[in-house]
Amino acid sequence: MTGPIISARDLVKTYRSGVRALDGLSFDVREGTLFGLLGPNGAGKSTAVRILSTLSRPDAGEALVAGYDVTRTPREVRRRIGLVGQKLSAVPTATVRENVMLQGRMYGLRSRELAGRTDDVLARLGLAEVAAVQAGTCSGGMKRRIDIAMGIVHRPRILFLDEPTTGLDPDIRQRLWADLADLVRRDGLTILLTTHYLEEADELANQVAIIDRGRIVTTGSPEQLKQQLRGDTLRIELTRAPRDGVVGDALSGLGGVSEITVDGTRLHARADDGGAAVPVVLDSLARAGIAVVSVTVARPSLDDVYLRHTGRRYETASAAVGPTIGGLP
Ligand SMILES: Nc1ncnc2c1ncn2[C@@H]1O[C@H](COP(=O)(O)OP(=O)(O)OP(=O)(O)O)[C@@H](O)[C@H]1O
Repeated sequence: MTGPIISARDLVKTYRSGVRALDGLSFDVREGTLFGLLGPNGAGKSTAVRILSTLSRPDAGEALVAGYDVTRTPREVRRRIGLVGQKLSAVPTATVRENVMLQGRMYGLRSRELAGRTDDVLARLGLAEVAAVQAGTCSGGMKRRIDIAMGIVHRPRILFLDEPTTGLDPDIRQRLWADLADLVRRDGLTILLTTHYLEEADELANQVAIIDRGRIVTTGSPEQLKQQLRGDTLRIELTRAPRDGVVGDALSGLGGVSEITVDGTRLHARADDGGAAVPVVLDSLARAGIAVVSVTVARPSLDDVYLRHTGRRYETASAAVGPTIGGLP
């Protein structure tokens, strides 16, 4: 298709509790890409996925998925998508193969086609060897793979994955990334993945949209987003948390240094030229009686992109919504 394969326009969703989870959410996804919807817990990612996969209706706005309107033609949408939610969905007492076949049958696959397609997806996701094993006895990483196999057995054009790697060990996460990238590259699948991991969006997604409080604050490839921020990032660890305003006062007059934030003992700033700024910044801090443990000069990260567009550090925004973010790298 020539236009975007997913198009969300001004989606609004307020829950009965009064929480406005989506507040005019708009974005487009190109076919055959891996699109990362990145945001801290509570930003509205799951709500967006639930609406796009027809599990929930928006209060306002519209969305087209594979050319079909999600509220007017939900059946057409459902036939063309796969969905892997946050909760594991495999039946624990059935074997891995039975789980995938059951799902395929629900989508109308039969006999030889069903068996062939099941074998294909099990092989693609590295599950062939455990095909006869009960799903409930598999590791966390395997269970995620079983869910993904179940999500693609009917050959959907689009796969929605809601935080697929949360809680997985880093090496298992990396393997899953490789498999997801492969599904996009080799099979032409479009994947919309939600994540609260900055590095996941950075390394895996062709296109990232940063969601904050139910709205997209910026979108582009990870490289484009980072290139919009010129210069370097200074990360300075202080010996103790300074009093409010002291750091700002010390550094405010320095040319080429901006976006100064202090979070406990961590000081972040942007510098037009990081190398040149370090001695000047350290001197100014020393004059103000602020002792420094370490200094790092780095290229901008998605964390810096988030700060630029929301005025808050990503980690701070994540910590503010609860303890489930504990696994953030
Ligand atoms: N069924 C519901 N009833 C009331 N409030 C809800 C419901 N589902 C989500 N919310 C609230 O809506 C906001 C957005 O939640 P949502 O789950 O979409 O965010 P998220 O970015 O996916 O975060 P998470 O990763 O924690 O799921 C949050 O404040 C959440 O508490």
